[in-house]
Amino acid sequence: MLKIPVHQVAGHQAGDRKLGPLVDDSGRFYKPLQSDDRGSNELSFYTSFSSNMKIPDHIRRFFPTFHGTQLLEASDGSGLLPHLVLQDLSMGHLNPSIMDIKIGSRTWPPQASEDYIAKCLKRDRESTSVPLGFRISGFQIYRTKETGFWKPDRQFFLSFSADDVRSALRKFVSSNGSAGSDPDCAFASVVYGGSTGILAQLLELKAWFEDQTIFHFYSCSVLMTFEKELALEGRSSGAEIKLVDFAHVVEGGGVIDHNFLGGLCSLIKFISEILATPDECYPPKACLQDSEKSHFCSDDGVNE
Ligand SMILES: Nc1ncnc2c1ncn2[C@@H]1O[C@H](COP(=O)(O)OP(=O)(O)OP(=O)(O)O)[C@@H](O)[C@H]1O
Ligand SMILES: O=P(O)(O)O[C@@H]1[C@H](O)[C@H](O)[C@@H](OP(=O)(O)O)[C@H](OP(=O)(O)O)[C@H]1O
Repeated sequence: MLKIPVHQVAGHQAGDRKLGPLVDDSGRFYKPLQSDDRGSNELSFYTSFSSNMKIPDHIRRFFPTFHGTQLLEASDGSGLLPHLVLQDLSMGHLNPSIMDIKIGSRTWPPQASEDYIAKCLKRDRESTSVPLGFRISGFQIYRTKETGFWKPDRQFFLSFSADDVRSALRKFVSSNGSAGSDPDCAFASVVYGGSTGILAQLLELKAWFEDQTIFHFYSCSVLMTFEKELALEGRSSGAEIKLVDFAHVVEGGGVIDHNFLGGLCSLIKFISEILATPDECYPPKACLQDSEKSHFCSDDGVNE
């Protein structure tokens, strides 16, 4: 039976006669082929990536497995539509904390139309994409069995500042990870740190991006996931990164993807700083003094 994914944190969502992805119980994620050339472009990417023998296995693991396409009843009730059949990345997770981070200061591919460039440029400038080289598109942070997830709606992320991004990356790995109090970064070392943690995985990805000239990944996201309850039990937190959304990937033409690489380096720097100074508060103590400086001073935008 096809269902709306409960752990989707960004992008087009199914429901209310809207077109969005569906999942089943067998661990597959069905993403409808989007209109214009976005759907066919993403399909071309998966087809080309899956058969490209030059992609090392340790890099391939950062991408969802691709199982072809399938005609399915679309979630918006418009009838049969081809869907990409992908590995469901939340399969096997009980209460995953997930963050979607769109990488690159520029989210439009070079051959995009003037209208599309204008739309993206506006969003890139108004968000942290231009100043930081990445933006947070969405997250869900697991709190407790009683209070469930903190999952702000899309609006919440639109006016994020650099300090909001710092704070969110800290909240993500904190035991008090929602609003009000200073994040304690209790899980920073087990989630971000260590030889298999998120920082190590980002560095592995970065090493590949310093060399690969096959693809340029515009508007693609890093999805960070971990299980807080496992971390609390002192077990491995299952921290992992995956790349999603390849609707705007183009051929690299023998040139490195400096747009993605720059964003990745910037994200790496933010996460390294949290590991180096887990006790700091962003913005420094402002969340207790000046509510206008931070979204995190109130529960604004919280979906409960
Ligand atoms: N293979 C997958 N397994 C599980 N969840 C996924 C998978 N791919 C994407 N998601 C979830 O869906 C969200 C949106 O994915 P994606 O960016 O591919 O969709 P989109 O509609 O193209 O987004 P956008 O509006 O940014 O173009 C992600 O943030 C993630 O929560
Ligand atoms: O990141 P945000 O701020 O949520 O903005 C969305 C993001 O730029 C998506 O990449 C884009 O879809 P495409 O990449 O498919 O263009 C979508 O456009 P849309 O809503 O017009 O589809 C935007 O709303």
